[in-house]
Amino acid sequence: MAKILLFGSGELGKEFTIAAKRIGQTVIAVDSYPNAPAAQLADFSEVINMLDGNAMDAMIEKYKPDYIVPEIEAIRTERFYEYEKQGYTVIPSARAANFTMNRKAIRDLASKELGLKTPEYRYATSAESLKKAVEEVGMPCVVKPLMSSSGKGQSSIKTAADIEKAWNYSQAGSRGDVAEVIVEAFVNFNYEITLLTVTQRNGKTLFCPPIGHRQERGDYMESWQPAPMESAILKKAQQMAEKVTTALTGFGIWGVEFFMADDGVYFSELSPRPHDTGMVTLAKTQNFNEFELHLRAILGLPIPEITQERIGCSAVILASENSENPTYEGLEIVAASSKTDFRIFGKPASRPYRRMGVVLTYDNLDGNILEVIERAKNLASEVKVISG
Ligand SMILES: Nc1ncnc2c1ncn2[C@@H]1O[C@H](COP(=O)(O)OP(=O)(O)OP(=O)(O)O)[C@@H](O)[C@H]1O
Ligand SMILES: NCC(=O)N[C@@H]1O[C@H](COP(=O)([O-])[O-])[C@@H](O)[C@H]1O
Ligand SMILES: [Mg+2]
Repeated sequence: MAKILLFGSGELGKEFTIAAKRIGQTVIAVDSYPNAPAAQLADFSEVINMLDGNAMDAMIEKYKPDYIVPEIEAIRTERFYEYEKQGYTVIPSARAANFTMNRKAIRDLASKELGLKTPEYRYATSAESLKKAVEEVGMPCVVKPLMSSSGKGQSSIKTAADIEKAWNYSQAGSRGDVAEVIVEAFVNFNYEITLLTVTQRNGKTLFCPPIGHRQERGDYMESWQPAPMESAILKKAQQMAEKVTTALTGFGIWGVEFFMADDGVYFSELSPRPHDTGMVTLAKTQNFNEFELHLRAILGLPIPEITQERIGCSAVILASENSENPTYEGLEIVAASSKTDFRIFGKPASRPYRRMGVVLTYDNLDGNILEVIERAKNLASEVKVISG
């Protein structure tokens, strides 16, 4: 049985660990704080500073894993190249993990090398250079730290008065140790999707039905599957996803994010791992959820096909305050609803806007997706995270 080492052990790692344990694999869960969601279930768990390459090396030496699986972006991914040289397998690949942790690397690859349509963008390293960058891309625009996720440090600039604020906010929200930001022209899209894409050792790329989602503060609020869309537009997105995942190389599931606008399909970014919006697949919308697909692709187990089994939605349960050992009110209301399920991640502490769980709703394939979304949203708002 394989030894799988997770760098990052949040909600995505937890569901991945469940999938791995179900088929008898060994999991080592590493994160920067004790008792992280996946650490509660893994065979072994470790707490390290995830940006400390030497601490990462120590984990690799101690466990000698068959697969190194990054679960968050903010890791010293440069080290992954060295692990590959030593004969370790990094998922999807050292190159993929390294390029996607940094918005600059992945954006330049997608836009300049692969010629994919992306929002207009510039980089800035100070409040002063941000001003110039904003002039060049125009307003409104979006500012994001090069190393961050789930909207951390992200804000919009609508007038020149917002520039200084956006710079300061980006510096407070950056997850890594890089001060630079990307400034993107705001794309007035009609809708956005995540296209879960699976690359396999046999060379065949598989796609999940598209996932629609709605974001607030750069973080997802609800995601649903399938996202209603024209098949020609979906085909275009699939071609773009295949292009970028092929260029990054490796095996596993990827969450490829697109903006669908009147003037075409924009590639935004991608995760070289299960995607938060893909938690909708926990509503059994597919024959295999995104974590099971990641695992099969990692282990080189065949995936005969990916089929849509029902329609579904996930809606996030967010905390509103700082607390230790949070507890939950309103779960009876969720549990009493038919065609509904939920997950509580078991994070040991809450903070404002921290994602603590999800409500999952579903219906038969001939059901109404708008009704399923509305139900998830309403039920998630019934759940309150309270100080334990
Ligand atoms: N250039 C843009 N134009 C319009 N909306 C944008 C733009 N960039 C980001 N957004 C909005 O903000 C959301 C989050 O942006 P992005 O995916 O780049 O951030 P993130 O921090 O990497 O999030 P995650 O890690 O959760 O995917 C997008 O899904 C989209 O709704
Ligand atoms: N968009 C990326 C994403 O959703 N990542 C997921 O959130 C966790 C961090 O949560 P935290 O910030 O609450 O610790 C990560 O470990 C991963 O599971
Ligand atoms: Mg995103």
